[in-house]
Amino acid sequence: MTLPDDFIKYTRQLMGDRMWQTLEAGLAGEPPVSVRLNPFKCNPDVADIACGDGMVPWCANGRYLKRRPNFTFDPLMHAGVYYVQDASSMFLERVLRRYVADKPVRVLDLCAAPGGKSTLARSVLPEGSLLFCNEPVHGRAMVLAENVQKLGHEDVVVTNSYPADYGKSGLVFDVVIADVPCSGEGMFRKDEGAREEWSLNGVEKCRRLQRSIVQDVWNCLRPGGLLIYSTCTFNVGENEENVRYVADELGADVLPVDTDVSWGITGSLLEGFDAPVYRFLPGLTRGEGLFMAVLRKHGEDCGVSEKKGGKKADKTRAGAKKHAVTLKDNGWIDGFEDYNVRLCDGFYRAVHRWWSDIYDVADKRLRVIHAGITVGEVRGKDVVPAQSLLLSRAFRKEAFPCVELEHTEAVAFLRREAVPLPGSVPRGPVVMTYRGCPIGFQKNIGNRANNLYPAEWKIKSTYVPADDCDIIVRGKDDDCLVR
Ligand SMILES: C[S@@+](CC[C@H](N)C(=O)[O-])C[C@H]1O[C@@H](n2cnc3c(N)ncnc32)[C@H](O)[C@@H]1O
Repeated sequence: MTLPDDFIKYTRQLMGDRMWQTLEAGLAGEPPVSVRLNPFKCNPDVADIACGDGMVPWCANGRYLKRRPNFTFDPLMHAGVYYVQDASSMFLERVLRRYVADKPVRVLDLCAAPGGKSTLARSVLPEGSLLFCNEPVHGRAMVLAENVQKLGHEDVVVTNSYPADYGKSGLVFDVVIADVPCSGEGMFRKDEGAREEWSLNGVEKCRRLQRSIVQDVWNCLRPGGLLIYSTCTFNVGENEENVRYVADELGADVLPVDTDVSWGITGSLLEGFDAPVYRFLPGLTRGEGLFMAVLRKHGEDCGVSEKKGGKKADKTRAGAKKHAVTLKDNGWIDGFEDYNVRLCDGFYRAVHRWWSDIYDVADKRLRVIHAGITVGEVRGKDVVPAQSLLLSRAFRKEAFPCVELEHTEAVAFLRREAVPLPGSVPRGPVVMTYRGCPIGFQKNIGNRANNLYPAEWKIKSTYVPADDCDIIVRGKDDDCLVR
């Protein structure tokens, strides 16, 4: 691997010869492979991981794998049973468990695509919390929305806005996660593009952009609230210098997180700045390069914590009246009486009553691309059930006929091929399951079935896998999948 000369020069000087040599050897090695189990869809305590290679020590649901399987052909990944994520990034769980464990909070993940930290955050936030995930680049925001829907938690909003839009929105958060765009030195091992694009000039541009991103949302963070700042780069300009800037200029304290020396996490590399910051270096830590720091904004703690009582249901607002009977009596969602329904671009969204006011504000001032559960699409008098509904943990699959697929059929289904249904299946929407887990709908129209899997999510590869040898999560004695 060829590293940029200026990078070598700068980083060797910053770290000293010994640490640099360890990093250099780490960057030349194989990247570790890891996944994070989704507790809303499987029971991590009884999950048996094929080719597993131990737990990620700082994340309860993180598991290392011995090799990189072909994840694409595992239907359970598409169903959201696990998420493929670098182990270092899972350190966010450690931070959230330390500082956000006991009461519900409102959280903004500002630079969120493709959704690794958002989905992790949602799976450890106390119930009754509300998570906003944002991504300004539209194509990436759509991938974020896909991954959030696969996670299956209903108290999430996905937006495609800029930090400055949030700054003007009037919305306030207890926690802001800023996993800012960076020069990507921590990705050099995996990503040739990151090595080719890197320059000292680029580092400086990133440093400035990162400051402006934090400045733009600073008034969205309540006094006493937490900023979790992270990058996947090594230089101090984008890391310690920015943390010091936020602490000194915007007003915040840098907070510690418990770690274990065996994890190989290191601290500040900026002379004269010894606040607790967390550096993950390939070669020292089992994961990719990462920097993380936690800051508490100065000022009195005047929490905006959820979950408040919520208004009386107003399901029939915004056009939902027309389909009120279908939406109410079909039994598609558990606890439907706790939701309000909003019509948006021909789709019904169900949002929990306790945050439907916040949703309405967000919908006016930001570009909301997903919220709560997308129940279905309006087609004339009918509401066609949506993939988001099927992926939600609140989905009642008993409301539909279900057909269990074998591995080869499930892969064909995820390629958006029509999979023949048994003759006994009634007409209308039918849930396709794989190992009992819903993966998508087909519409039975009698002589054939129409595949309703979202076109943009389909498996594009035409390779046909021999069997299911790359299935990652299996049950142990009992099946571990949550039904
Ligand atoms: C490091 S990635 C985020 C990774 C994500 N947090 C995860 O864990 O999956 C940074 C993201 O910031 C987005 N971004 C780029 N410019 C931005 C800006 N001005 N404000 C906010 N986000 C931006 C990028 O498109 C990218 O998706």
